[in-house]
Amino acid sequence: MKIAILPGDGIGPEIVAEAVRVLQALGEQFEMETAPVGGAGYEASGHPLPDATLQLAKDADAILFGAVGDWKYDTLERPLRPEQAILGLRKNLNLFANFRPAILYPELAGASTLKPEVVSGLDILIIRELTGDIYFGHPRGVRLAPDGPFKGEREGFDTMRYAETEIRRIAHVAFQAARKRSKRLTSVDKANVLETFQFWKDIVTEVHQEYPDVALDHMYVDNAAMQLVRAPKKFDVIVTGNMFGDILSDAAAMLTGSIGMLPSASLDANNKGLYEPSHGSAPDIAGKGIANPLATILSAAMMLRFSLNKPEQADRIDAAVKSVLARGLRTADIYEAGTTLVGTRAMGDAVVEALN
Ligand SMILES: NC(=O)C1=CN([C@@H]2O[C@H](COP(=O)(O)OP(=O)(O)OC[C@H]3O[C@@H](n4cnc5c(N)ncnc54)[C@H](O)[C@@H]3O)[C@@H](O)[C@H]2O)C=CC1
Ligand SMILES: CC(C)CC(=O)C(=O)O
Ligand SMILES: [Mg+2]
Repeated sequence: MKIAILPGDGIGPEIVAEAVRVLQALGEQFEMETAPVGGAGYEASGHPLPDATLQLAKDADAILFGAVGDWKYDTLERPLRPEQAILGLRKNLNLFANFRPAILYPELAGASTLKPEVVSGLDILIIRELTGDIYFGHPRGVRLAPDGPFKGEREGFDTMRYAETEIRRIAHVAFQAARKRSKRLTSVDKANVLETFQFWKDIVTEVHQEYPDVALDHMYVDNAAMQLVRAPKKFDVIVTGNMFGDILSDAAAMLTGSIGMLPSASLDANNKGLYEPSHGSAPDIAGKGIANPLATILSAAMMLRFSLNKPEQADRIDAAVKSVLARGLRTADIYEAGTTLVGTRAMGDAVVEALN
């Protein structure tokens, strides 16, 4: 089985190194090949998603991805910016279904900024559509406004759009995921304002007819953001568009104690996938050896479960992470008085040692 390892920028190489060590410690024969991506791809070959990196990703059975981006690239023209690499991988590989499970480990109840009783026992799943919406819509750009009160003035514009097929397929993924859990699905939209999301709501409602055993409700995204911090345990599975899912999943990350705890799986229709933490390249802490590698390690566990058909190995990693947290080891982002502060490498070491 071949795994493409794409560490990327910032903390990416630090956290991916730990996930790779955990994978290597499982005793399986994984073939791993590393390639530059993001700013590292740009430095290596003048493009954030070099052809060879894309080919490696296509050929591999699964992809382990760190993060891309650094402020120093923010003035490059958009096609050359590091973020285009992850957007390009998602689009090229048709990774339309993004699973972001937000689970609060009991030991981290005090690490969340929310009261323990609000978050204890939290186990929700955000399913984010990943290859459509305003992140990919055309036309886009900066132009002279063709009409309206600011006619002739420069304006920035993007296009929000969703094709019926895109909504149907993510809705099926979400109903099927909900069916395996508590059979409750919340579709998050902005149908009160946006045509795209009225259409989204209508199609999700139609698809629901095929899943009468799943209870569906609809919620506007502004309310959903509020409910996520007010009473997050009322949710079970949330399905939403690309941009709303991006924003809501960062908010949900804080329910788990830190964004450094939120893994993700991005899947195509055949469960080929890219696995990455939900956070970015964290340039503010890059190179300091203090980043939390657990979201990436847990993403590797998702890879074993979803793409590599090794659920027992995924369970070993999940159990090792739990035991390390139970031992009181904490990176800075989840540190509390009375626990033991460790760096990225020591956290990786501890997970490797805890594998059994
Ligand atoms: N999939 C990807 O590659 C993504 C890339 N980005 C890019 O990352 C760069 C930084 O973006 P930001 O908005 O700052 O978001 P970010 O997620 O990188 O960081 C936000 C905050 O969370 C902290 N943080 C993130 N991951 C952490 C970890 N594992 N352990 C401890 N603390 C952690 C950071 O130190 C920072 O204070 C930008 O260039 C952005 O475009 C952002 C999101 C996803
Ligand atoms: C480049 C961004 C769209 C990445 C991001 O924020 C995410 O996937 O969460
Ligand atoms: Mg994001």
